[in-house]
Amino acid sequence: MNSGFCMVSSLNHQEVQSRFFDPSWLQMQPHVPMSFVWPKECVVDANEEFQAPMVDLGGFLRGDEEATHVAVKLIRKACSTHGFFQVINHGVDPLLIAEAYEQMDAFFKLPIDRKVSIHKTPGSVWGYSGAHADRFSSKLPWKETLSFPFHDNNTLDPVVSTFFNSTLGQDFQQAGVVFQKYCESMKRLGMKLLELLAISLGVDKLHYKELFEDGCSVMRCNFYPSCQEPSVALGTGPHCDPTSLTILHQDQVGGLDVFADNTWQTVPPRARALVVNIGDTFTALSNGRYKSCLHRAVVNKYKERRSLAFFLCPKEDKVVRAPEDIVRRDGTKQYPDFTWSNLLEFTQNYYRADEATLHNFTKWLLSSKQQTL
Ligand SMILES: C=C1C[C@]23C[C@H]1CC[C@H]2[C@]1(C)CCC[C@@](C)(C(=O)O)[C@H]1[C@@H]3C(=O)O
Ligand SMILES: O=C(O)CCC(=O)C(=O)O
Ligand SMILES: [Fe+2]
Repeated sequence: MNSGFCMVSSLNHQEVQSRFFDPSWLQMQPHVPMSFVWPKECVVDANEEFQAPMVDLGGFLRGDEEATHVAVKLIRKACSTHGFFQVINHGVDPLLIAEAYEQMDAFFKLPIDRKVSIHKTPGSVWGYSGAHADRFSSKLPWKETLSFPFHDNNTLDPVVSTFFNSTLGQDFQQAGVVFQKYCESMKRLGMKLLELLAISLGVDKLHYKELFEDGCSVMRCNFYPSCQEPSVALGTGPHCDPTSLTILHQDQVGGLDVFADNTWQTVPPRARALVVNIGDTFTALSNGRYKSCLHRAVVNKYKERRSLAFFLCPKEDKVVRAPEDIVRRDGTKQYPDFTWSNLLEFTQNYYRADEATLHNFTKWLLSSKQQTL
């Protein structure tokens, strides 16, 4: 993975303002620029609440068999129908979540030129991005993001702390400490969720462990400024996550919508709950049994909104392939073998993740393999 950061310190303040997403200036305009306008079918209002099943993880995390059975049943049903569920008693300290929000607020409140000084470089996932304006020219998302890598290694080199120290320096040392802990908790939880998913698919509970334990996951802080025309703009456009499992905490404003039963439905925020969804890579790992569901984030006229997304990813170069047991039971293998590094490259360099990423990635992969034969 590319790990460079773009240093734009040679630009003056005015140049930075005219080239990058600066909400404080954009919000004062009567209309959002055309580049932020989405097609009508993407912005239709959600008209009902999504009843995302609530899974209590307390018993399972304590090793209680009966509670595990209940959690497995709920997860199997949710993942076979739409791929979204919520978890409570997940073991992540609510104070840590609150601290993560405080630290992300401090970052997004920085002057634009300081944020831009750690802008993502082309092809890289890591760093700051304003509306992805450097990557795309239309259907821009009304958001700022800060993304950084997480992988478990020895505590002598905590990767998240190092990211904050090396990019933002002393002022963000505490942010590094907080997000290091936050990512460790998310990874721990993600690995336990993989056990439940494995059991629910009828394979050994540790089946997915090896693929993920050394993987490099993506942590992303999403900041959605208030928007004067929320009926035409979107914070994050309709997409399925290309990653494996997403563990999301949203603040109390609300704005996450899921497309289920052929209609957009809102996922009401619950401070104590984390929203979990299946991504395209896990769809492949379940031979298509578990759905990676279309979702989006809408914006709001009056309030800014924040969310914390942890995208669990497999080790880049290991083969992503559904367990043989499942393929045998299903009779066909639904997806070709690939690596997370292939899919990441596809979404960063060739294709903007949407509702058809997995389908188009599969076509791309097969045609590029054909060319090298
Ligand atoms: C590997 C990733 C690509 C995206 C960030 C992570 C997981 C989700 C992807 C994304 C959020 C899906 C919607 C479109 C996207 C461009 C975005 O709005 O940020 C996607 C991310 C990306 O390509 O940077
Ligand atoms: O902010 C949200 O609620 C959802 C964001 C999202 O779907 C993503 O970052 O992939
Ligand atoms: Fe998403």
